[in-house]
Amino acid sequence: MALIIGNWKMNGLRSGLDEAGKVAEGKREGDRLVICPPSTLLMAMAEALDGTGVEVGAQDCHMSASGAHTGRVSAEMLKDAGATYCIIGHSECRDECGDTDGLLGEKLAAVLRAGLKPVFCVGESLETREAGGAIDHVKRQLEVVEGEAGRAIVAYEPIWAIGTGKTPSADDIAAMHEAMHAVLGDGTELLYGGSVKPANAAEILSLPHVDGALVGGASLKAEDFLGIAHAS
Ligand SMILES: O=C(CO)COP(=O)(O)O
Repeated sequence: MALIIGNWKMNGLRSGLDEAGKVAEGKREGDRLVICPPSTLLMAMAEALDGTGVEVGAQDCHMSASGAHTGRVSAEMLKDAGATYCIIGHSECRDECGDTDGLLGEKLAAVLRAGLKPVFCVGESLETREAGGAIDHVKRQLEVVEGEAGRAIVAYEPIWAIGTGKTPSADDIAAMHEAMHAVLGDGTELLYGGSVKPANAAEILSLPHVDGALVGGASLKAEDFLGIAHAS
């Protein structure tokens, strides 16, 4: 069964917990669903979803377990709050938080140390795609995660497809996932992310080596999120 992870990004107040409850109500036997809310909602959501089979994840973490890092949250704290997954290397974090490959290696180690499942994001810009360098770019980003391939989930999210309504062609997604699978092997689940919605989910999720989806905007409404899950 496909793994469908919702990344709420910086969206969601306490009232959003109702939406998570609707996801739990609509979950079918065997569905593998994870919601990554903002960290303010993590503990309440983990408690609300306890026993439903819908899991909760975080969107980023600090590499240290604790210490003088004002405003930051450690992987251990996220685990303690009820998270079982943690996204790292999202293009918005690479861009806004200055995540370098070196830093991401430390974050990956932190996530594993805390006993969370890392969802490691990679993806090229439009410029790189148009210059024909997408696969080489992603392969270089994968160097950070290669050593832990069996313990990580990897999400291919082309930057130009995030929140734009645009997606690569099915052939381009399949070619990228084939290349990632060749690097990482059978033990790593590979997700596609970038403008996934109920209408395109069946096609994307049927592609070889696409084991699930990382969903942004369409994860905010339970109906859409479940529509994606049930398209697989
Ligand atoms: O960035 C994403 C998920 O991490 C994708 O976002 P959208 O589904 O809104 O394009």
